[in-house]
Formats: sequence, C-alpha cells, structure tokens
Amino acid sequence: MNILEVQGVTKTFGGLTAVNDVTLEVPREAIVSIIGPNGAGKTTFFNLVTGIYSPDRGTIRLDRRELIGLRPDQVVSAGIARTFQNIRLFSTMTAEENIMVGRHTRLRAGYLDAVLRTRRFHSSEEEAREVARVMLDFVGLGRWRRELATNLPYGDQRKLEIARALATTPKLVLLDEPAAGMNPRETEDLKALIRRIRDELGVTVVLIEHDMRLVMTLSEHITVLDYGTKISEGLPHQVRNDPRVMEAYLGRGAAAGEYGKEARPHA
Ligand SMILES: Nc1ncnc2c1ncn2[C@@H]1O[C@H](COP(=O)(O)OP(=O)(O)OP(=O)(O)O)[C@@H](O)[C@H]1O
Repeated sequence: MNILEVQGVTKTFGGLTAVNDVTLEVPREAIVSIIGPNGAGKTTFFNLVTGIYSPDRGTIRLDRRELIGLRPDQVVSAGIARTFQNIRLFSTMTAEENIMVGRHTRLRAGYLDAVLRTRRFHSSEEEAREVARVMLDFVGLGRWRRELATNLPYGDQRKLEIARALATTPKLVLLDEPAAGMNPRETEDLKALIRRIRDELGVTVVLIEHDMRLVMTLSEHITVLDYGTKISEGLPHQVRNDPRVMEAYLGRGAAAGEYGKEARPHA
C-alpha cells in the first residue's frame, strides 16, 4: 500500500510553473528518490508536501488523509518530517538541545513509544532529553550529546538534522540533498544510516539527491523532474538508461552556457 499519494500537483510562482501536474506514489517503507537538474522543482515539491506552499491544483494524501490546507507543524504531527538542503541547526545549542527543540509535537505510538514506555519521566523536558539521547545514539552521535552543534564535523551535522527529524516520530521522512558536501566516506555512512531508518524504524524515506552513485545504489524507485514536469520514473537502471533523462541533464549543462530554456530541445 502507498503511504504517500500525490496526484497532479501544480505550483506556479508568477509566470513560472515550478511543479507541473506531478503525480507520485510512495509505497510504505520504501526508499525512493527524486532527481533532476537544478531548478527542476524538487525542493518546491517537498515544500508542497510539507505545507510550506499550497498547490494550485492536485491532492496530497498521507495514509489517505488529505494534507492540503494543513500548516507545516500540522504536517509534522500527521507524520512527515524533513531535512533541508542547507544545514539549519542552532549553532549555539548542543546536539542534544537541537533535537529537544525540534520535538514539540505530541508523542505517537512508534519506535520511540516502545523505548519511553518502559521508563517514568517526571517532566516533559526529561522525556525530551531521553528522546534526544535515543536518537543521537541511533544516528551514531551519542558522544557529541553535550557538544555545540557548530563544533560537529560537517557530516555529523547533517546526521544531527536527520536525528532531529526522526525525533518527531514520522512515518515518512523527506531528505533534501542529505549527501551535499559530504566526502565519499561520509556518504557511505549516510547510505547505511538511511537503510537503517527504513529497516529498523520502519520509516519511509524520500530523498532529493544529486549524488548519482548514492541514488542508484540506494533507491528502489526514482522519479525524474525537469522544468517542473515528471519526465521519467522507474527502477534505477530504467531511469539511468532513459534517453529523456540523459537529455535533460545534458541540456541543462548546455543551458549553463549559451543556451536558454527555449534553445534547449524538449523532452
Ligand atoms: N518562492 C519562490 N518564488 C519564486 N520562484 C521560486 C520559488 N521557489 C522556487 N522557485 C523557482 O521554482 C523553480 C524550481 O525551484 P526548486 O528550488 O524547486 O528546484 P530544485 O529542483 O530543488 O533545484 P536545486 O536542485 O537547484 O535545488 C526554480 O526556477 C526556482 O527559481
């Protein structure tokens, strides 16, 4: 069964159609990716799913519940967490505090519920601290608990953001370019972490990513956007060999030089 069903969403900014009639179905406990050249509409798509923007048309359902019209915090409560393309940590707070501030939504039954039920907490702060501890351990940052976020190595800061998202006990997590700026070793670590998020926590993962090696080895399904439109989707090898996808990437490479959008052959 699909956990997320997006049907025909469109979002325009003035004259620009950033997302054009996009349909996407994400099976429960899948790891899927959205790829496409710069400006293809990927982040806008995440912003639509998370309630930052409202689409002009279309429907977005999480477990059959319509999300359009919900505020971003209500979308989090409904079960969707995300990370951002650029690191958005509070640099003057510790790793632990960064997770505690993210966790203001109600605790639902989920992987944390099982851990927390075995203990009695005297305050919600104590409980939030325990959640932070569990999530830091899960992403392998237990030793950085009391360290300022800004002092963590770059790859660990990105993991901290993931831990913060997971602390809201989502059903679905959206990761916007999680490997951006990572070295190959950090990227390998990240890949293992994303698999564990799905395998051990049962959380469905949708990622936007430019690192094609990561995308091709991690994703069970890939959707390709170009100029806001879905131009291809399928298994990694199907997408990799799709001439429309190659053309989109090569065309956009050319667009960075002399060619404008109009000069570029359309997929
Ligand atoms: N708030 C906004 N107002 C106006 N235009 C916007 C807004 N947000 C996005 N756009 C435009 O929509 C298009 C899609 O942008 P978006 O950031 O979704 O692309 P992307 O695929 O995530 O790109 P990248 O890979 O570079 O992050 C771009 O042309 C962008 O300039």
